[in-house]
Amino acid sequence: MTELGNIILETRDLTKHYGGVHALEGADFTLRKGEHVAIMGDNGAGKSTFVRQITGVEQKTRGDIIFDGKPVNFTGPLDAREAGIEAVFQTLALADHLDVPDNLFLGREKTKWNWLGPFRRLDYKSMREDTLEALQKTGVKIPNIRNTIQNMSGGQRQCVAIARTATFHSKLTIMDEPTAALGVQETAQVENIIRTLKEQGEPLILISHNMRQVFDLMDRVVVFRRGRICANLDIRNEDITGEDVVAYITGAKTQPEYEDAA
Ligand SMILES: Nc1ncnc2c1ncn2[C@@H]1O[C@H](COP(=O)(O)OP(=O)(O)OP(=O)(O)O)[C@@H](O)[C@H]1O
Repeated sequence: MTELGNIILETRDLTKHYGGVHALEGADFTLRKGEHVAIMGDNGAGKSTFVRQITGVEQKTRGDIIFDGKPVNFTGPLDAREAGIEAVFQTLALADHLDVPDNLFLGREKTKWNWLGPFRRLDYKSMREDTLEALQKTGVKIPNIRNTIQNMSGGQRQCVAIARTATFHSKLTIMDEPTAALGVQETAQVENIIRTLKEQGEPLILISHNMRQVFDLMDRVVVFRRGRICANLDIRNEDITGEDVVAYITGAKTQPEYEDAA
């Protein structure tokens, strides 16, 4: 039995309709503190819709979201970030016209006392140093961090967003296919960041199509099919294989408790 205090995120009957499209229907989901959970499912299964509701990118049609013990109704992604949810999305919330340090510290700028007056001023030097250190963790090479984000590749942008996640300790990190646009080396580095988050006890939701990655890194898989959750699998249990997960994704199998989803 899970203690309530142990739960960082819970959704009850979370539902999103776009007109007649039932993209997400009745999702009951629980994430414990420190737990790393993968969300898997075919294209169009409702995975991104689910995380868009949790991160305030969109407003739910129905249902409840309880984050860190309190019901929440985020009005936008910044609202969710302020509450402690850091998200890395396919379509990234980076500011194109700003350089890397400005993006990393957007909304959390470092300041220092101005010797010449009673005001604090932005501490660019310290932000640049922290940015270089954070990027080093992702392994991505960005020739000049003072360049604006708009001229960077998809992979470089992704790494900036991940570096932001690794820099600021959040209560919950959500990554939507974080390595889809990355090369082999950068993928390995991002996976190391995910391992570090695990060691630090920071909970994570990862949307991924990569079975190897999920089995290497995650504790549990929640499978979505046609907008509904159809399986909740403890993959630390050695009886569950990649073939089982595929069977739930394709609809060849459904867990008895989710039979309504079939
Ligand atoms: N803004 C929208 N308006 C109308 N329909 C939408 C909208 N966003 C998503 N959908 C539909 O909702 C369903 C779920 O989409 P969603 O993007 O959540 O799937 P997904 O599981 O994340 O897929 P993928 O793996 O391809 O990213 C799909 O049928 C999609 O076409």
